[in-house]
This record gives sequence, C-alpha cells and structure tokens, in this order.
Amino acid sequence: MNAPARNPALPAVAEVPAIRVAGLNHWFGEGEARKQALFDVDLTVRPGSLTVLMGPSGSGKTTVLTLMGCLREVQDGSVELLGHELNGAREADLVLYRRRLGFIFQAHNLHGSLTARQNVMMGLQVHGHRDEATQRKAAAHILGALGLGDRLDYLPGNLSGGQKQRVAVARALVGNPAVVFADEPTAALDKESGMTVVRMLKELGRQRGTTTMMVTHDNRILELADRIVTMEDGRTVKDTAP
Ligand SMILES: Nc1ncnc2c1ncn2[C@@H]1O[C@H](COP(=O)(O)OP(=O)(O)OP(=O)(O)O)[C@@H](O)[C@H]1O
Repeated sequence: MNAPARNPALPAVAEVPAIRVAGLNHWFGEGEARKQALFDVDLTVRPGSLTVLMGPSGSGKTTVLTLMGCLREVQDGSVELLGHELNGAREADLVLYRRRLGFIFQAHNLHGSLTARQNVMMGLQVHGHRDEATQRKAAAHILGALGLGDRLDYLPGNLSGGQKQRVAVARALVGNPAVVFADEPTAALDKESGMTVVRMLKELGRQRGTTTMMVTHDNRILELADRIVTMEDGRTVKDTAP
C-alpha cells in the first residue's frame, strides 16, 4: 500500500533548532558606565551546522557566544538552547545544559600537572563516564585523530602552543557534545592543524549532528562554514551561506 501523499505546505519534520536567539540585548557595566553591547540580535541555528561569527573587535561576537553557551546570564530577549529557554533558567538547569556543550577557547586552560591524556579524560569525567579503561581509550583515540598519538603522556609544559590547543580541542569533543562553542580555536595553530580541527568539527556535524558556533578571524576556515554571520557594533549585519 502506498503512503498517503504529504501536504507540501507542511514541514516534513518539525525540526527543533539547536539554538534560537530572538530580540537579544545585553549591557555591561553599571550606572554611568553602563554600555549596550548587543542590540536586538536574532539568529536561528540548524542542528549539525557549522556557523562562523565574524566581525571587528568589540562587535559582540564573544558576548553572543557566551550567552548561548550558558556562561553569562541572559538579561533581555530569548536564547533557546537545544529547546530550553535560558532567560530566567535556574542555575541547576544551566549546569545540566552545560554538560551537553563543548568549549574551545583561546586560553586553553589545561591542567599543568596532568598529562595530555589525563586532561582529555577530564572532559569525560564531567559527563559522569566512570569506567577508567573506557576513558583512557576514548582519550587516546581522539588525541590520535588530532595528530597527538605520540604525546599522550606529555605534560602541557612539554607541548608546543599548537599541541596544547589540540589537547583542549580533544577535551571539548571527547564527551560527544551536542553543541560546540569555539572562540578563535585555530589562532594558535598552523594552517594544517587548524584545518584538521575544523574538518573534524564539520565531520562530527555530519555524523552525529554536532552543531558548531565558532568565532574566528581566520579566512581559511570560511570555505568550510555552512553559514557566516557578520556582526558590527552589537548587531548582525550580514548572514550568508558560502
Ligand atoms: N566584561 C565586560 N565588561 C565590560 N564591557 C565588556 C565586557 N565584555 C565585553 N565588553 C564590551 O562589549 C562589547 C563587545 O565585546 P565582545 O568581547 O563581545 O566583542 P568581540 O566581537 O568578541 O571582540 P574581539 O574580536 O576583540 O574578541 C565591547 O564594546 C566590549 O568592550
């Protein structure tokens, strides 16, 4: 028996956006020093996509990223992350939402007294994965994929800046996050390592539906982006799919 014809006016699947931002405003400072950093930002991000946020210094990119990533309190407007409204959310809920996220920032914040592999295992422990043998294997696997298979037992102090950054990338991705927030993730990397990291994020989007929001000034990455959103003076001024 044939399936009934679908009404083309209706969407095939009601897709929940990974992120939906609407009417988002944000201010820093108090009293006279109070300054508006974001003005009425709207942005809807599809699951599994890789979106790049661009724009001049001070245009509000990091502010948007930290609001979406539950790292800053939403003051005005709506930010829905994986279907959850963040404006007015309880801290206990924000903690749970953060567990489904991966963060890659310029300052990689590795623990100096832990090896590369142990630092990556930390990325699993916050997710409550307890079995140590599984953690060790998963950490070795992802470090290997990032070209650090022969550096598993090195302390961060004995790694180059680019190698440390790749350990931080491995730590962010090892827990299989639903959304990855990356602020200038390739700044400390040579061209090949930078492309490896972004290709890996793109592949995770395809295979597992991982969504990536990335702030970058790195033009090499743009060809890999599904979407490029440009900000200026706290507003989105351009939105393109290359
Ligand atoms: N903690 C803070 N306190 C006060 N003002 C801030 C704070 N963080 C950001 N701002 C201001 O908010 C505006 C947006 O900053 P934001 O860091 O989001 O910009 P950006 O586009 O990420 O810049 P960059 O590319 O230099 O990182 C700027 O005017 C900045 O000075």
